[in-house]
Amino acid sequence: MELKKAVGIKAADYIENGMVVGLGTGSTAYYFVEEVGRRMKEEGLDIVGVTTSIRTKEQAERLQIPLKSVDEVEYIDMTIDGADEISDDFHGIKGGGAAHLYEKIVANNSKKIIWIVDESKMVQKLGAFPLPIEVVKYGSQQLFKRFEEKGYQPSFRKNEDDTLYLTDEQNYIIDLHLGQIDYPIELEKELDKMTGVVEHGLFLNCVDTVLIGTSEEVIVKEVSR
Ligand SMILES: O=C(CO)[C@H](O)[C@H](O)COP(=O)(O)O
Repeated sequence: MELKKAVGIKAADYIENGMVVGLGTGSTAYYFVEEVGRRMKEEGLDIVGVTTSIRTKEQAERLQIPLKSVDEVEYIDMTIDGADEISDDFHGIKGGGAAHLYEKIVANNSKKIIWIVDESKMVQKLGAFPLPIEVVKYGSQQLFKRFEEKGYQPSFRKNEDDTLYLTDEQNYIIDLHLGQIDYPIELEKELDKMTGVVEHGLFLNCVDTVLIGTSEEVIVKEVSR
């Protein structure tokens, strides 16, 4: 079975009746959401979902998973989501699917966060994967120049027809080609301070459990903080 599928299905074992569950975005989370839908239909699993993108909302609606918005729940019991890179010390880059703003909002309102990845996502240090930055349109060219000056090798994310990619919130994405991020906490602070940056894809010190799909098995890593 494909690694992403195996890990997505395994992640559904963590879901219990009555939970409010954050439903992630991406090709790995897709399999998890499909499995949740199947268990609800065939095995009587009973949960409420909070989605992290329009894409996942449409998938969950198709599967008839009851949904609430993040503003309608007291808290989210558990969020299960993919990641683009996870470092040795369990920091992550997310946003390859441009959904990191909603993903971070949902994650920040979750009691427990599980990331589901195939083994190719595990790296020593973050940064080979371009770091996605969601930016408001107004002033985005200026921000782009600031990133260039800092040597961050920015590129606007584009659609296949060369138009600028728009997020679910109708913002642009600038990807930073950093190569290696030696000081993620310092970079997070710097990006948090930049006006016009809506959200960046650094997810630091937030994951509780990582499920890693390998060709032999799904490895479970519990993260202690
Ligand atoms: O952050 C994300 C979307 O914004 C995804 O979780 C991340 O891109 C991983 O995706 P995939 O499972 O398709 O590799």
